[in-house]
Amino acid sequence: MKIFNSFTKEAPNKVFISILLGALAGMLYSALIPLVLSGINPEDPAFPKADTVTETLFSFDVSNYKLALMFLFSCVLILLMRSSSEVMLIRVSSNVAKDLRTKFYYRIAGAPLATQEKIGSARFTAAVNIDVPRIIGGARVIPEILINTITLVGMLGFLVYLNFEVFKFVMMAIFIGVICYQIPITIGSRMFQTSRIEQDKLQESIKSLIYGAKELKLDTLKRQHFFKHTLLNHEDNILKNNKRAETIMRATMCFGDLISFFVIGAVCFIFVNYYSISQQELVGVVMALLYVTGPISIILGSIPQLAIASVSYRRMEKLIAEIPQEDSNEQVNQLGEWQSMRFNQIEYSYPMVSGEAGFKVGPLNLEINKGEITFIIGANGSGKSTLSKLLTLHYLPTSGDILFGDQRVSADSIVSHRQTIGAIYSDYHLFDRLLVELTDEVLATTQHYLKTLHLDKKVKIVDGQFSTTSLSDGQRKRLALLVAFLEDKDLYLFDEWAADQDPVFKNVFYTEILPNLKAKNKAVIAISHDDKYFDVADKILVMDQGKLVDYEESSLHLAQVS
Ligand SMILES: Nc1ncnc2c1ncn2[C@@H]1O[C@H](COP(=O)(O)OP(=O)(O)OP(=O)(O)O)[C@@H](O)[C@H]1O
Repeated sequence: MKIFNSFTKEAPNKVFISILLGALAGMLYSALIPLVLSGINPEDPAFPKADTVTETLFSFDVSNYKLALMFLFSCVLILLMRSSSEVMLIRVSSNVAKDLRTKFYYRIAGAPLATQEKIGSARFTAAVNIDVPRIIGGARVIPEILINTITLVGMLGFLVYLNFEVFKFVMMAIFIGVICYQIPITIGSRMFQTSRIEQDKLQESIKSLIYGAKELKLDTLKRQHFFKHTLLNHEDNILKNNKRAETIMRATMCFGDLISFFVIGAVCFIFVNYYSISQQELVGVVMALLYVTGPISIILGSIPQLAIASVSYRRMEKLIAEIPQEDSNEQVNQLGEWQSMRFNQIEYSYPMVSGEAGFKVGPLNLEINKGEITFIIGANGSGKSTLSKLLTLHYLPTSGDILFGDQRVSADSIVSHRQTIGAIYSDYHLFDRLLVELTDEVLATTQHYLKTLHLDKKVKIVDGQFSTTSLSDGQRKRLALLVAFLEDKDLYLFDEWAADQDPVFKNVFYTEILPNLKAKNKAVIAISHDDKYFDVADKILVMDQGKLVDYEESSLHLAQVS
């Protein structure tokens, strides 16, 4: 039922009206049989007394004229109420689906970077594309169940009216039938759960298939191994579990469809031998039972969908619980001017992996000044990128203080401080458009930088979108640089930006672009392995196994000197 809460929260009035209309339709629906029976058996005291007048309507003779009109009127009302009820619910469910996804997008965006990296994109994608539609599908059948339950209750009420002993017998038979139904449904639901976990792994493999296309094409054995042991292995596991679960569910649904017929058989062949029931009553009972076949089948048929939805709901709840939100003030405030950013005894540790302590940086003490170029150098795995994420306020230190001027970075100010930082990480993402208001000034500045970065012949801005991002790696990085320039931040960090630039543009980067930013009083940080340009730096920070060491005494400097 928890999954239905999202519906009632989204549009309580519409959901209420929809259920009310559905319930009224259900009630009217259950009144159709007594109406028909009183038409067929006008003399039977068991049914309401019918007017037996025959009238001519559109040149047709219509017997039980008033009854016929009532019947027609009821059918039209049922049609109107049912369709309005369903249309309303479908509209609400479309809104809920969008809301659920939107909330989830904000949840992902509000999670600390470390959490996003840990969970990985595959699980997020699976949640949005698999779980949300399943939850909505499940929530949508709940009103359907309610509406059909009302029809069922109406018909059972009719049975009470016809013969109380039959009613008791039918209730017992339905109870036993539903218990028998529920057991396989629970087993099937477990299998769907296993299949859903496997789907996360499949998403991860699909990512590898796309991003690793080049590597897989170069080596047939590697591709075969990947398909056999990874991609198709997950597919097979999903297929195996889905097939078993579907078989159980389908067989159970067919059994559900037959429950009413078992009950009819039991009434006609067994019950009649033990209790007295008139022929007319028996016809009425059988008609009523035939009539409830539909609602019973819809109710029972909806249970597997509910089971699948609750698997997704639990999966989504688990994922959401794994996404803590940054404890920060999202409001962007104007901060005081600063000249230098300082790290005071900063420490950061990655979480434990398989019982082993994660990599630790710190304690770090450093100062980054505006109007200066600072290089961060160090061997692979020494912690440069980790430091870059601390400097750009993505990783929150486990201890120590970060200060911009006199202002300490706190939960209250971190979002505001982030606005002063621009960065191009080694795993940067290039959006296909400029995410700013397109004023004439922005367009003119963009054009200027396109020229400066030798991209004006390659890329144009069309409706705020880059005409193409199918560029060489070096050109894409230049385009990312253009975006960073447009943002005009106080502090810039470039993580091995020049690594894939040609010698000419590498030179432009170190001898023109960085000094230009410095001249504009920006704080410039470059993570670099280009020892040829170390002299461009005003300051060099050397990372070694998570700690800062003195450049003059570092192995990198000694190697350069010798
Ligand atoms: N997301 C992560 N989760 C856990 N540990 C990580 C993560 N990223 C990096 N590490 C660990 O932190 C250490 C330092 O990694 P980092 O990327 O900071 O090094 P680096 O100096 O930038 O290396 P490179 O020059 O190769 O880019 C690595 O040994 C790695 O094991």
